[in-house]
Amino acid sequence: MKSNKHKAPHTTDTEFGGAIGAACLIVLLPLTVLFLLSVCVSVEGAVLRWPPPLPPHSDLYDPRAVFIITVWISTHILLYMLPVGKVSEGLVLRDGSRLKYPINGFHALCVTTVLVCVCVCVGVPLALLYELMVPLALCAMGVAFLLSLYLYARSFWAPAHALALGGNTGHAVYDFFMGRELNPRIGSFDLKYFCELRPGLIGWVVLNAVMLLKEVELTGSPSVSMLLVNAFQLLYVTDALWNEEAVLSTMDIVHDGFGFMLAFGDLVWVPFTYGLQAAFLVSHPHTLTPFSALAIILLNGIGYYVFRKSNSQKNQFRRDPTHASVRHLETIATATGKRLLVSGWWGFVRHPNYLGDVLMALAWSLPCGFSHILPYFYVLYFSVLLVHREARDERQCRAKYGAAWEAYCSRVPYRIIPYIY
Ligand SMILES: NC(=O)C1=CN([C@@H]2O[C@H](COP(=O)(O)OP(=O)(O)OC[C@H]3O[C@@H](n4cnc5c(N)ncnc54)[C@H](OP(=O)(O)O)[C@@H]3O)[C@@H](O)[C@H]2O)C=CC1
Ligand SMILES: CC(C)=CCC[C@@H](C)[C@H]1CC=C2C3=C(CC[C@@]21C)[C@@]1(C)CC[C@H](O)C(C)(C)[C@@H]1CC3
Repeated sequence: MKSNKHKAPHTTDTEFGGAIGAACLIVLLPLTVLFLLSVCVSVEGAVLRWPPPLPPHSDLYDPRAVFIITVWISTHILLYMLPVGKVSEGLVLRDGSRLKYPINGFHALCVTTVLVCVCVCVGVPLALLYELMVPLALCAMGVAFLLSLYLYARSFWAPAHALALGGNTGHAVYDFFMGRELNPRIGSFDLKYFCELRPGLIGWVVLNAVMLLKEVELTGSPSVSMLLVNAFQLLYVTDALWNEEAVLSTMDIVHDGFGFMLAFGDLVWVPFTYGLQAAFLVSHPHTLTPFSALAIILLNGIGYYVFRKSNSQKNQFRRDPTHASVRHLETIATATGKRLLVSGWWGFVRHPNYLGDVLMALAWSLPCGFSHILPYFYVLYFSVLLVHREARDERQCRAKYGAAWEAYCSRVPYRIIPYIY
C-alpha cells in the first residue's frame, strides 16, 4: 500500500478473500441474521434442520418496525448531539489534524434506560417487539444498505488524505464492503463513531430487556438464566459506553474505512445476533442449579476483570507512560518513538483483552445449557473474529514496529491463550 496526503491511497493487499469474498459476505451476512433469528424462535431451535424454519413472506415486513427503527435512530442522533459530557480528540490523522468527538454515550444509555422504564410503567407493550424481531432486523438491514451506498458515493468527493488505507482497491464491491472514507462526517456529526457505540450497542441490551419481559409475560417471572444473560451483557455495554473514549484508539476508528462491513456490523449484526441467548431462552427455558449459576458468574467476573484491567493498562500507558500505575512496567523501545509493554498484562499474552472478552462470551452462552448449539453461536463467531483481528493487528504492528515487534513476539510468544495459542 502506498499513501501520502496528496495522492489517494491505492490498496493492493486485500482481506476477506478480496472482491469475491466481500461479495459473498454482503449476501451471506443478512441471510445469516435471518436464519439465526428464525431458528432461535422456532420450537426445535435446530440449526441443522433442512429446510430451515424461515418465516412466511407476510411476516417479513411490518410498518411498525419501520416506525420503531426511525424513532430509535432519531432519538440517538438527538442524544449524540446534546451538548452534554466532554469533547475528546481522536488520534492524529495523516494530515496532522485531530478530530473532536463528543463523549456522551453513557448519558445516552442512562436516558434510554429511563425511557424503557417509563414505557414499562405506563404499560407500553414492549414484549411485542419479540414478535417483530424479523421485520425489525430487515428494516435495520435496509438502513445499513442505504447508509453504505451513501458512504460509498460520498467518498468520491472526499480529499485523498481522508480515505482509509485499506478500502481503496478500485474494485467497487470490495471498496463498498471495506469502506473508502476513514471518518465520514456531516458537519461535526461523525457517522462511524455514532454507529459504533450508539443505536446498535444500546439496541442490543434493549432487545435483551424485551426478551426478559416476554419471558415474564409467558411464565410469570424471569428465570435465573435470563437474568444472568441480561446482567452480563448490560455490564459489557455499560463498560463500553463508560470507557467510550478508549474506542477512539481501536482499529475500527483509527484504521478501517466506514463501509458495509462496519455499518452492517454496528446496526444489524450486533443488536440482532449478540443477544441471541436471551431470545433463545424465551422459547427454550433452561433451569440452572445454584452451583452452575455461581460458576458462570465467576467465569464472567474473571473474563471481565482480565478484559477491563488489560484494556485500561494499555490505554493508560498510551495516554501517559509516566503515570504511577504503569511507569514500573517493563517496555521495549520502537523506532517510532512509542514503546511496547512487555510486562504486566501485555507480557502475559499479546492480546490479554481478547482472552478476557472470549471468557465472557462463553459465560453468556452457558446459561442456555447444552441442548442446542445456537446459543453458542456468539462465542464461536467471536473466536473466529478475534483470531482474524489478531492476525490483522499483528500485520499492522509488524509493519509499524519492525524489529521491536519481533523482539516483543519472542518475549511474549503466545497470542491469546497462554501455552495454547
Ligand atoms: N465484542 C466485539 O464484537 C468486539 C470486541 N472487541 C474488543 O475491543 C477491544 C479492543 O480491541 P482492538 O481494537 O482489536 O485492539 P487492541 O485494544 O488489542 O489494540 C491493539 C493495539 O494495541 C497496541 N499494542 C499492542 N501490543 C501492545 C503492547 N505490548 N504495548 C503497548 N501497546 C500495544 C498496538 O497499537 P499502538 O502501538 O499503535 O498503540 C495495537 O495495534 C478488545 O478488548 C476486544 O476484545 C474487538 C472487536 C469486536
Ligand atoms: C460479521 C461482521 C459484519 C463483523 C463486523 C464486526 C463488528 C460487528 C465489530 C468490529 C469491532 C467491533 C467492536 C465492538 C462491537 C462489534 C464491532 C463493531 C465494541 C463496540 C463492543 C464493545 C467493546 O467494549 C468495544 C468498545 C471495545 C468494541 C469495539 C470494537
